[in-house]
Amino acid sequence: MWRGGSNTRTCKRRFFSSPTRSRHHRPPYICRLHSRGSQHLKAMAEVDHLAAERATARFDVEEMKVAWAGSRHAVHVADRMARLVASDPVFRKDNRTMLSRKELFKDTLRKAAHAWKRIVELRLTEEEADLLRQYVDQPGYVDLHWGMFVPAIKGQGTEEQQHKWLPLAYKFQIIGCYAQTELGHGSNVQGLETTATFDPKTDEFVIHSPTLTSSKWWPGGLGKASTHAVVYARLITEGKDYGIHGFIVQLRSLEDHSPLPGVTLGDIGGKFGSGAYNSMDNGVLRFDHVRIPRDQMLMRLSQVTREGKYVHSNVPKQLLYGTMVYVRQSIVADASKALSRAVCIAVRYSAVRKQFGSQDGGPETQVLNYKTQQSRLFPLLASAYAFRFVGDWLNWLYTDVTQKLEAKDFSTLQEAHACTAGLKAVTTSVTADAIEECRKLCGGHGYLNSSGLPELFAVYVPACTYEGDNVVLLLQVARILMKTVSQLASGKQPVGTMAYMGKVQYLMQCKSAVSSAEDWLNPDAIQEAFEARALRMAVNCAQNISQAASQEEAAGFYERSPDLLEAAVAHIQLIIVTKFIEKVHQEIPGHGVKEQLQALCNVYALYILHKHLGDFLATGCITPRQGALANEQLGKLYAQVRPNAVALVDAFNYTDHYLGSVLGRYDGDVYPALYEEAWKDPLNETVVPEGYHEYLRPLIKQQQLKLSRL
Ligand SMILES: CCCCC/C=C\C/C=C\C/C=C\C/C=C\C/C=C\CC/C=C/C(=O)SCCNC(=O)CCNC(=O)[C@H](O)C(C)(C)COP(=O)(O)OP(=O)(O)OC[C@H]1O[C@@H](n2cnc3c(N)ncnc32)[C@H](O)[C@@H]1OP(=O)(O)O
Ligand SMILES: Cc1cc2nc3c(=O)[nH]c(=O)nc-3n(C[C@H](O)[C@H](O)[C@H](O)COP(=O)(O)OP(=O)(O)OC[C@H]3O[C@@H](n4cnc5c(N)ncnc54)[C@H](O)[C@@H]3O)c2cc1C
Repeated sequence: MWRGGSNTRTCKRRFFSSPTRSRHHRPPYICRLHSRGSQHLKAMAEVDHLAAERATARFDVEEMKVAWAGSRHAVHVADRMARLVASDPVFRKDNRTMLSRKELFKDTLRKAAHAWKRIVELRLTEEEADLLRQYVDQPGYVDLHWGMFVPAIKGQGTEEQQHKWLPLAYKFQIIGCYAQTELGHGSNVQGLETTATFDPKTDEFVIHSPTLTSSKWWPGGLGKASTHAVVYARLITEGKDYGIHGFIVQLRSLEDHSPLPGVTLGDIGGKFGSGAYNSMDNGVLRFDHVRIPRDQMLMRLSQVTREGKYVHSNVPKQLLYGTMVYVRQSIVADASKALSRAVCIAVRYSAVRKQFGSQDGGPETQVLNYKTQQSRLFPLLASAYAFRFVGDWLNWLYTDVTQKLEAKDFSTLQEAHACTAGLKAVTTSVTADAIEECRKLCGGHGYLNSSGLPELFAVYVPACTYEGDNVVLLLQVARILMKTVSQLASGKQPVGTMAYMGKVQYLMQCKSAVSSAEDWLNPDAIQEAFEARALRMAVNCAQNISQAASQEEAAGFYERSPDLLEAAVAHIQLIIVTKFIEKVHQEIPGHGVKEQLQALCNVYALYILHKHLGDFLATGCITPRQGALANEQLGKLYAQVRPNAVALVDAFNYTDHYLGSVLGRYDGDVYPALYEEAWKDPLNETVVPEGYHEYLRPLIKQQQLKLSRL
């Protein structure tokens, strides 16, 4: 981790960021003594405190890096970009939680500008530039510019519109954001109130915010940075409301950045946690009859003619939601990154941290050796790998659907919606909870900002809400499940990830054949149990909805929505398990790599089975004894993972800079780092705190005076 800067109180040394480099030729650990510290750190030889852990690994870590990253090329590029960022003082982030909101925002602007400068100077490819931005690791307007504004124009703009706007966006001549959510409506997109009324006299749309609740509210990058937005508004022409459509609207002057006439703009205020998502200028926006040319309506899906006629192309109207589908699939990949970071910190620290168990003055026990620590941590490690692989698969599915859409084949649109919505919901919910669990797994030190976990949590939790509230998205999955179940009777064969439902006759009555703990290592046994559980839960919901005889279907759905959520989760967990099993069935090079992934796959599946045992038992697809055998096998698997745990997180190949955690350091030398980090806090800038003379001294003196009078 580069600890540069002008802080003379900090140690005169460089922490090398790269795990691979750090193993060799690191300079001696010499720390200048803190002048005000009560205890002096001794110069000490640098050691890898985790070397013994790394020596017990039973697989080739370099090859596991390839399995994690997807290819040797991906490892290489990621490594180069991570080092580039870690070695650049502008990208320093260890002081981030101590900056005021204004300083943090300016720091974000500086980092974004510097990143762009480096991307241009080094002529980085798109792949390299994306990775560089990832390693800069600070949410900012560029995320929305590249992540939503550009994709919205690509997906919903005509070729002519793309030709006009994309080159401007690619060169940052304009900065864009995605302005959909309003103060009054986010989840219910059809409920948005902003209007875009066509005026045939001037060939313009008039964009207007008719109510307070129609104010755009939340769009990232809108508050302070963006010059343009893709604004979602109700299209009104010839007196008729045609519902929500996208429009490119200029918001700020390209000369002095001031809001254009009729546009009111600002930031919506501080958000959860210090640092974290406060680097982002989520904004508020109101329009007072702002006029834009007709050709700034995104017209790929539908058009308004010069005369004001509304023309809808012969495509599903849900294509309007395409940008959200795109971002949802990328959020699944992000979940594995955030989760693996938290797990990497918790595993390394758990291997360093010792508590209890010392006998005859011998060493205490590494907390990683406690079975409880393993049973909390290893399922999260397995989940990180599971999410990585399902994320890769989802990316493939998204690409495949996009190609089909280009060819006007809309048959897989529903599958893409169900998978992106459901996987986004499940992976972000699990990851948010897991980061908090990792904090607890690190004990008291996990609560320090320097552990990196509080900030990671604060920056990550909104992922459960943005790009679709997780409950709202799971209800979308449930709706598709109910539709699929209702079509089974007519003999329509479900396809894609719903194909298992076609085995309804078998899955509704099958009984698991597992009779020993080892039997649970058979992927077919796992697959069958997960399929039977998911299908039976869906069918139960469908029956309960239809049995609510007097009710309409929608009312039945509403009544049963808590159960429907659980059925949707079961279906999505089945997809994750299936994709992990498929991954492990592939050829995977490298000594012991496949075996480790097999073990992690089993940990993931059996952990879910154990955690949701009630579902499996209630639907009758396994017996209580089989449930107990699964738990027995899980314990054995944890023992198998234990000697490989540190190497399994090393395979994520994260630099110390990217991890941003004194507890997760590659060398495991956490105590001097914790100690050193404490002295950097602004409170330690003076020995006697500000406020002493105003508040502490008078208080103490007053009490002394009272005592002396006694
Ligand atoms: C400091 C340390 C740093 C650490 C960093 C650590 C890790 C990094 C990890 C994290 C990243 C952190 C920072 C990253 C920075 C940026 C993050 C990126 C993005 C954040 C920005 C967020 C943007 C937004 O939130 S944009 C707004 C998103 N809004 C929504 O998602 C709204 C949700 N609502 C809807 O989608 C819809 O309203 C609805 C719920 C789907 C309902 O739609 P409606 O039209 O009303 O339809 P229905 O009647 O329900 O359905 C009709 C019909 O349509 C089908 N349908 C619905 N949607 C779709 C679709 N998308 N595709 C296809 N079909 C669809 C539906 O099934 C139904 O079909 P049927 O008629 O056949 O039944
Ligand atoms: C950090 C952050 C960044 C964002 N960035 C952007 C951006 O760049 N651009 C943009 O346009 N938007 C952005 N958003 C907005 C975001 O997309 C919405 O907040 C999100 O879609 C949720 O909508 P909502 O706020 O209306 O929640 P609500 O729908 O009001 O949710 C409130 C509660 O109601 C429940 N609920 C709602 N509907 C139902 C239902 N039908 N059934 C059962 N329960 C229901 C939800 O589960 C939730 O518990 C961002 C939000 C955040 C937090």
